[in-house]
Amino acid sequence: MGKNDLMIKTGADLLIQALQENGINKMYGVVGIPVTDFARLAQLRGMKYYGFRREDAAVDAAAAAGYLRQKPGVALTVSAPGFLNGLTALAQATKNCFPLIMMSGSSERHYIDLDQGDYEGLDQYNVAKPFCKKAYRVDRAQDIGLAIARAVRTAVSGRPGGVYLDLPAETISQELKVANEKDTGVYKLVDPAPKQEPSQAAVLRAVEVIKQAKRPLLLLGKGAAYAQVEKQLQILVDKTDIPFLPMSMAKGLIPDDDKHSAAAARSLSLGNADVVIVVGARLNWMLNHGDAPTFAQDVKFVQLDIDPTEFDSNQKIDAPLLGDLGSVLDKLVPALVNTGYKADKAWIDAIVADTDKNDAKFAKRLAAGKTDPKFGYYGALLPIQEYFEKHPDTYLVSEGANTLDIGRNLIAMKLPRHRLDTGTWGVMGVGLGYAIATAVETGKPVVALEGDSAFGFDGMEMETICRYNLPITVVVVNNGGIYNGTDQEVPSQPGPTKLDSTAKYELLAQAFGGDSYFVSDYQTMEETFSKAVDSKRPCLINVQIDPSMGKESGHIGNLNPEDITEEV
Ligand SMILES: Cc1ncc(Cc2csc(CCOP(=O)(O)OP(=O)(O)O)c2C)c(N)n1
Ligand SMILES: [Mg+2]
Repeated sequence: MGKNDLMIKTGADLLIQALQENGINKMYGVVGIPVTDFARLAQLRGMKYYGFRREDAAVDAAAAAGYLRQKPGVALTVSAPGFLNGLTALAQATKNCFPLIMMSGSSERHYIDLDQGDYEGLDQYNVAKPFCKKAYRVDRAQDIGLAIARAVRTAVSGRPGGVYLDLPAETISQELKVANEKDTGVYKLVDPAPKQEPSQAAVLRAVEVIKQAKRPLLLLGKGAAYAQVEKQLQILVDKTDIPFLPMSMAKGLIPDDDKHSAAAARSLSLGNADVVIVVGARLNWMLNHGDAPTFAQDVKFVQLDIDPTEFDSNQKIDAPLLGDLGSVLDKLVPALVNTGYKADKAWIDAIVADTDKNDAKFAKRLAAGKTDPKFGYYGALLPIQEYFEKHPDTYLVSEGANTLDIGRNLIAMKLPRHRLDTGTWGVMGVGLGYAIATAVETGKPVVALEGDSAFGFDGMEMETICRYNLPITVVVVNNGGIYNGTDQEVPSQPGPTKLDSTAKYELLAQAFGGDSYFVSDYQTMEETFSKAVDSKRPCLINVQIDPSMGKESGHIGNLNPEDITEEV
């Protein structure tokens, strides 16, 4: 090409180039005007595009990919209705602190600002702002390189979260004359998520507080799982004997069968700890805002977080440690270990005793579950628990109420980031999107453990699972309803929580070329489950349990308002 010849690059070319330059080679989405050809071009340029049946599942998938890979997952939607369908998942990713970039086709401003009724016209850029970490709009193809750099850095730096990228059709098709590849404005980001070290004073202050502890407790959140700090945490508990309590997605950071686990002594450990070291967790509704009686009245908090505004969000923090969790633990662990500090033996013994007592109660329920004529959760989930004991490198995604809660307590995790669930908001409908991304990103077998209501939110993604032939075993625990199948408030109509207790969910797999299984007793579940997962085939096991099984709202029934249905 002569020195005066120029190359033509479209906005679509530049978008793909900028994503690939920054190590992003997958997209999850639902296409249509104006993004269909962009997705085709991305495939032609070597990107993998995964087409879903509904945008919220696609955006959930991208968010889960971001959580697992510490790089933003990328989702693609059409404008207006597609954008709005994805908005819940964008908000959910931001609440969960998962790094995500949601790109949506959009309109030119003059149509929107003069309200001229464009095809699927909506002011998406402004609608998105309250639901994401940052929203950006790209009106010129020449800005695409910078826009992607900004979106990636915003998604992964500091507290990770969701970023919205508004892409008018005109920007995607705009042609740019460039002299060479370097002239495109596309570049590879330098250090997208810079390390943030804690101050020495903060480390010393935290060590002093922990050294006074007679009954310390290490509370692990999904932020610690995302930060991939399992090595530092294992050293911490091994050297100090401080017991640990993982929130659900932090399970497996330290294996659940580690002798320092307080998971089976949750109430005792939380309620009696005199110093709680909070790592990548938030003292929000899931921890009763740090209040008594969940925590001791005079408890002291040491908190490790990358966001300074998280400190004192609910409780006074006696030793705030600001920084990325890896950098903070790299300083805190040796400083504490070098003091020779150890948790009190009496405290450890109390936790072990409470664990043994609770495990014995649980064992009785499990034993009964095998023979109970009313087939229930324990008989349904015990084979899953046994499978994960033998195959810890299997991933588990779970949603529902009782299905989620009983499964969390029953199924031990031994590896980090191997359990994804409904997260901070407890959102139903994330399961299949999360499972698809987990199977795509890891190549490992995934079990999606679903309540029957939860499955209904995105059950059509069973077709997506089968179309990509993913090693996902969907287990639908059918108790015939939201929480259970016995709701009959008024004789003339089904109660508000009732669903079909005899639904043949398994046929959804068969409908799309997957394998279908139906189970209604423990023995059959025992024989079926391992066969299904080991097949590495897309499949659905419909586990029909007794409709009486399940408590209203599972383990969080206390959040319901006082019973307002009593006759006045
Ligand atoms: C987007 C959204 N809409 C509604 C709800 C409210 C809810 C919380 S849990 C749940 C389903 C519980 O029934 P399931 O059959 O899945 O599980 P089980 O207890 O074992 O019977 C719903 C509808 C939430 N959290 N998110
Ligand atoms: Mg149910």
